[in-house]
Amino acid sequence: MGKAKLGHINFINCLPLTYSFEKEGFGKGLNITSAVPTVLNNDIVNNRLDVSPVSSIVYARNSEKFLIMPDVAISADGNVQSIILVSKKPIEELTNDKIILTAKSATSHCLLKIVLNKAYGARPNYYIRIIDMNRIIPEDATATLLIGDDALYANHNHQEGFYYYDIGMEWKKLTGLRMVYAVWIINRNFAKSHADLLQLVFDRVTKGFANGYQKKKQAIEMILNHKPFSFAQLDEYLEVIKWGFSQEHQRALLMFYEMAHEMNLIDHVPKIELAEVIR
Ligand SMILES: C=C(O[C@@H]1C=C(C(=O)O)C=C[C@H]1O)C(=O)O
Repeated sequence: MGKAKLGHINFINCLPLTYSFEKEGFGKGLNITSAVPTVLNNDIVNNRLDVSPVSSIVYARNSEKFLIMPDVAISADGNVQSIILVSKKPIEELTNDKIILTAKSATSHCLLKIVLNKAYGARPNYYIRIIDMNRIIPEDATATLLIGDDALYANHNHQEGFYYYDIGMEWKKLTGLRMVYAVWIINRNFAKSHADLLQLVFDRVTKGFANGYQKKKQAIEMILNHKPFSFAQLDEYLEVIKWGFSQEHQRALLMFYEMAHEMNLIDHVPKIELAEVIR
């Protein structure tokens, strides 16, 4: 039997699954590629992966080609700590400013555009760049959007003179909803032809998150010496990030898609089509 080609986000937001893969054998029999979200987005759209977590907006842009894996997503209800706008000006004062977007993200680019437009009436000029963490906001820009571990670090290490905004909380203020940042998608052809491999991936990912969360302390200790965070910071972050995908999460995701569509960021609002697996 071949192996499923599975993507894995190498951010702390997936630490419980990383721990299960690396320390507890949950990756056995799988061909795993660990990378930042935009690399995985690109890999699965170009058929280099069978199943992968992707920026949630990527499903909307390619829904004819993919199904969503049930029961798993990356979300937070309000503050997320790792989707952060760092700005030289208060958010209310942003107008046609130049804003830099991290090249690691796709969903939060859209999320920021929605929030700045709908809540603040701002229409900035956006530029995607690789961010130098020693100089988060370039000279010629007003603000920078960070995600993942970079954002978490910036959130815990404020620099004087800059303003910090948690865009998960800005979304919550705008809509009253949680925000689904990533979903696991499956190539439809793969789902059709390899139901057994898909079932294995589903079991490993869902049980891997549950196992790693149960062993949160060991999971944090595995990375503590290699990351610029305290145990307490990581412990708190792993309570903020959620990995479920209930009906309520799906409704929140659809609201995000509707707003993204209104702003011409996607060309249609997709149905949320879940893959069939034994749960
Ligand atoms: C909350 C996060 O979730 C994510 C945000 C993504 C995006 O903005 O495209 C993609 C995958 C997730 O890693 C984060 O990375 O901080």
